[in-house]
Amino acid sequence: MITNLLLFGATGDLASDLLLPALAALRATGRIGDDFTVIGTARDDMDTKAFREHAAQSLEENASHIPIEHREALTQSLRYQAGDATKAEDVAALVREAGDGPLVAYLALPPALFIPCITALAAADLSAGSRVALEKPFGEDLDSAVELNRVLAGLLGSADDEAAYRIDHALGMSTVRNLLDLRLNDPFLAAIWDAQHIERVDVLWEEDDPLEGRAGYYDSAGALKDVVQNHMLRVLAVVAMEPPAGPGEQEVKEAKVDALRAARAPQGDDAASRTRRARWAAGRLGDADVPAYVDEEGVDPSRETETFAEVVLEIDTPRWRGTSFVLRAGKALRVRRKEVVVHLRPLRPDGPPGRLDIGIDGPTDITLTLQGSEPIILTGTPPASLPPYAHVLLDLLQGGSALAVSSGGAEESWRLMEPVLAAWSEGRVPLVEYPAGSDGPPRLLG
Ligand SMILES: O=C1O[C@H](COP(=O)(O)O)[C@@H](O)[C@H](O)[C@H]1O
Repeated sequence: MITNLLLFGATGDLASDLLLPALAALRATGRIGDDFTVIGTARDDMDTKAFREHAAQSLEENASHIPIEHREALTQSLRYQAGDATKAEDVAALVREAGDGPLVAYLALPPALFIPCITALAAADLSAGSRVALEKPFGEDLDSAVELNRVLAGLLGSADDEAAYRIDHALGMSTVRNLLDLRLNDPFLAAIWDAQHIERVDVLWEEDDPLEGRAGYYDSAGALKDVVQNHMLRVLAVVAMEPPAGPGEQEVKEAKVDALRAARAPQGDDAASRTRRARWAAGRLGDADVPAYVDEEGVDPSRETETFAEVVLEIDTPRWRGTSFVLRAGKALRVRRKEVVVHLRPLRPDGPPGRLDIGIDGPTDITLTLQGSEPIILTGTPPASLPPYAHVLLDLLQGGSALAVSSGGAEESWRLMEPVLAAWSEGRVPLVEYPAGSDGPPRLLG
């Protein structure tokens, strides 16, 4: 277990909203103890005392459910040293400050700083066993993802993916972890998991929140790059992978990358009927009026950024030829739901279809609708668990990679989405509108 965390971007939103609460949850459940230390760093000129106060405030806002004594225990383990993440001398001083032994350098930084920071870390003589963690986006396109992977593998001087840990919190979500176990172990699922039994799989990432002041980032990303190209493809890979060649993490990772490699996105003119892009217009969410996306502060309407994306994929393997996989994501929608919906083929052409709803991150885990004379609905609820980020951080600190995105996964995700992005930028798919608070544009299938 690595007990030293060097947190770059320690005063930013990612650290405040997600990482510190996840660490507090690990502390509260005894997964990390008194020997765990964090050195926070950023350009902000502050000292350890001020950083601890800032962290305590963030935890109060974002993790008030965690008992105060555990939050305080975490804040006492924090230190702060100002520095420039891209300057070799600053980074070397931070690594010295962290002391001997392996550390995790967590890059909660804008992606443009990844390569300079990794380069500075490589020159800082990290102890063997150290790891570098980074968040999506892993590159801006396939070429830059390949370059980032090359830099990570080369400069850390380690075998691929041992030292680099690409974070995707979707992989820490309870049902995504559970789904992986179901895929590996459950005979019922194994028996029906193919195109003969499954007509269509929907992966839904529907959010009811509008932008929440994130135009600076979101307006240059859009729904496809924000969640489809990463979180949703992670989920798709778990759903669609072949049984891995063995039980190890490496075999599972290879099975997931192979599933993405076999996936085909619509290209050229096909994109018009097999993809959809849309943005929300003024509407109502609950009791509140919501202005149109283009009227959100910081949005440039001429960019035509989509707040909704839908893509139909095929997977070119004997198992899946004939099944459609639909990825559908949007913001400012009527309800929030993240789900995998498996549509089973009916037994007769006029028979009722069965259905398996797998909630990715909701209160209800899995709902199976069986078609008797009356449909029978079987529902399971998940046990209380750590937040997704805490699972991912634990895997990272323990030296695992089961919840990490592999280098191949990062590249395949861009390969798959580039034709869609190209078709959209060539104007082959019109940008349509949907009212905020609605269910979004009509579905492409079903
Ligand atoms: O990475 C992101 O994910 C969130 C949705 O995930 P959640 O676990 O916070 O519900 C999304 O709102 C955001 O735009 C995206 O950048």
